[in-house]
Amino acid sequence: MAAREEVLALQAEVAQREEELSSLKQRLAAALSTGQESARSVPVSPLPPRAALSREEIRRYSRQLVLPELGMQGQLRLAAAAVLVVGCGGLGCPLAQYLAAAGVGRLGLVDYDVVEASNLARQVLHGEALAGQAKVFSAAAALRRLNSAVECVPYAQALTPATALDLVRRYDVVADCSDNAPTRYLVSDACVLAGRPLVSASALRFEGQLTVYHYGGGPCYRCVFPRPPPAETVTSCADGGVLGAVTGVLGCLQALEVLKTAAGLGPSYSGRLLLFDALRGDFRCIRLRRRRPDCAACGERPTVTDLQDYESFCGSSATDKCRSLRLLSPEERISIMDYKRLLDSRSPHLLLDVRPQVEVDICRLPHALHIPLKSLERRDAESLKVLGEAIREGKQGAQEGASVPIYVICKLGNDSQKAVKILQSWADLDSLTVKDVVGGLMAWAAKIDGTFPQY
Ligand SMILES: Nc1ncnc2c1ncn2[C@@H]1O[C@H](COP(=O)(O)OP(=O)(O)OP(=O)(O)O)[C@@H](O)[C@H]1O
Ligand SMILES: [Zn+2]
Repeated sequence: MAAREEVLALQAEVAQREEELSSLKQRLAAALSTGQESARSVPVSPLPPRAALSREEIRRYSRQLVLPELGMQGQLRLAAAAVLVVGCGGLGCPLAQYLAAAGVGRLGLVDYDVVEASNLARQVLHGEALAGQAKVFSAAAALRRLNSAVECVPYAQALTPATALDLVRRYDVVADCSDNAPTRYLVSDACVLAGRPLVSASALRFEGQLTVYHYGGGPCYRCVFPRPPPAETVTSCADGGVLGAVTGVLGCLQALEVLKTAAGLGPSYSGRLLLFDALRGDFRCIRLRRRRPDCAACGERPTVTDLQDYESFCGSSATDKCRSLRLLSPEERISIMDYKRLLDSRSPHLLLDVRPQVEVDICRLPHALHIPLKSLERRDAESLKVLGEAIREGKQGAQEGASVPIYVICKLGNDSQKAVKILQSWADLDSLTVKDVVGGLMAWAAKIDGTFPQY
């Protein structure tokens, strides 16, 4: 009998090699797929109804089978159900994990993105070794490890108006786990056109929301939000931050709604919006407006009879990770390379960092003056004084008392554009050159200084 230590060491090695093998298989699958796999190339066949469970299935699902509300009939419905998960990020990972564990027959996974280090704190199906891999392959491999009987269909592509309807029609229930307005309208319209219920959630910072659209005569996304919000008012997780456990809570609640819908129990949140505040530990529920008779998608005389150009409709991109705003003309902006050249040539200027203090605590350029965008927005007196002094000092350093230009920087180049707009609107600064640094400090980290932290 080998020593216990030897057994443990061998078990650890087996686990590690299995992990490596699985990673290799995913890289192979990713290479074969070319990332452009067409939705049309995937088999369409619906899952056949299930008449009975096997002995193994009865044992595996025994704890939920004995729930009278679910029972054998509910479990058979789950086994014959196909669910489309749009987005394998913070919400999609926990959602898909619980659907696979509960025995949903087929899971379609759509995502165009690859795993990055900054995903790992909340996108719990992906592991360290999988950075750079397509999220759908990483997720599918993890789900197959969890439950090999569940059929996982990965689509390593963006859901677009060209592919959405065809894809949505192949599934019984759709879960929106995406993170942008164009995709939310696209998924909702496709669900209305295909007649599918949509379980939708979102999470940001310490807060989350959840509802079920287009179920049993309830409203669709457009009934509640007929018009998209202005692009500059939308905050992403990359900008605003999010705690992984918050997306975990919302993803699990989404899984519950999908499971109840697919098993025939019916969802709880059709026509109701659940609001979760993790900092206060509060769950609240508000009633949503009823279906609008004049809704462009699900109303009496719908104008959305085909999927449209949702990026133009929302004025923002569905796939651009940085969600770059275009508030300024090219003349009002400077590239990171040009800024570096200017810095190297010691050209007098003022670099204004407008990120919140919490981000400055993570990293900063030592020569930058820090005034958060929020202080500029409310014309905070102390900040104005500091800025005025910096401008005066710069003037003294510049030739013949000329004003030095101000370059405004933030993390990604969105807040800096808003700050330039504010500074331009101040009459006492209108003789100054004020530009934003395109791409912000993340462009600095990517193109100028590889040791600068990316966050
Ligand atoms: N139109 C779309 N088609 C396919 N996948 C999409 C689409 N829009 C968004 N997604 C995916 O939805 C997921 C949203 O999850 P989440 O916001 O947690 O991830 P993320 O965008 O990687 O995070 P971060 O904003 O921190 O970089 C992402 O993986 C994103 O690629
Ligand atoms: Zn509607």
